[in-house]
Amino acid sequence: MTVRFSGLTAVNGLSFSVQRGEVLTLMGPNGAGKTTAFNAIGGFVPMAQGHVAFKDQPITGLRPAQIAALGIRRTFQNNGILREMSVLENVLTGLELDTPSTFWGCVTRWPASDRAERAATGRARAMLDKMGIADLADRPAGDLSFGQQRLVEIARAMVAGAELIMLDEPAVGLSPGDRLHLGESLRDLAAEGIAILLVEHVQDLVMAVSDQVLVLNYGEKIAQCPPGEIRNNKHVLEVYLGHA
Ligand SMILES: Nc1ncnc2c1ncn2[C@@H]1O[C@H](COP(=O)(O)OP(=O)(O)OP(=O)(O)O)[C@@H](O)[C@H]1O
Repeated sequence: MTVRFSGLTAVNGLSFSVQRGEVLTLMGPNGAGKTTAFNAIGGFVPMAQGHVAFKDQPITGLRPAQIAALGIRRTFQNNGILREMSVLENVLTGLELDTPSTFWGCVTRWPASDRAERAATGRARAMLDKMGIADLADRPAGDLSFGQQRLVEIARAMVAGAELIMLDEPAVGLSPGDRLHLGESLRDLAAEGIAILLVEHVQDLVMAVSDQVLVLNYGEKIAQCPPGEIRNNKHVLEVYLGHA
């Protein structure tokens, strides 16, 4: 993929793939093009050149909602939590594409507790359980720690049956304990066959969860290797330390 903004080439001829059960982490200095790559995959920005395929089907040019409906979900760099809503309601927003009435039924507390609404609530609670935060379901999301909020965002991304999730800097502001919990949750999802694309700077999380690390600089791939090899990569040392 190549993505241009006016005169700036933000992503330049980038090519990679991520498999089921794999965690691929995109790294690189600020402005290297990591978020833009996510945006291009999700249909949020158009590509100047290139294509994206999901499960061997081309998805280039589809709208974000169409891409999400296929099973590609993401979280955003800035906290995307709806603070006034409960944790459960936050996760239910992830099902809005599937069951529109359920979302509004839950938010407005209309008494229309039909089967679809119960099924959606069951799915959301099961997802929270999987992330280890089922006991927080009825708490206002704004009361949770940053680490717990990240897990809610991932539950929301996952609840509609995502097969590829893209997480943009999920470890920002997390305590070491929360990072550990996040890492374990990501490895659990990968073990179930979810493909995970991560943008992350936090080294301990990157080293703990990644199968492969891809380093971008000025929109171009300069390295891709297992995390244990990244610190010895000449090109990566040049970018981060100014020398090899
Ligand atoms: N919508 C936009 N319009 C114009 N330029 C943009 C737009 N989005 C990103 N850019 C530019 O594209 C380049 C890549 O930005 P991007 O946000 O993808 O980098 P990044 O690697 O995610 O950086 P960070 O680690 O700071 O989030 C930057 O120079 C940025 O200023």
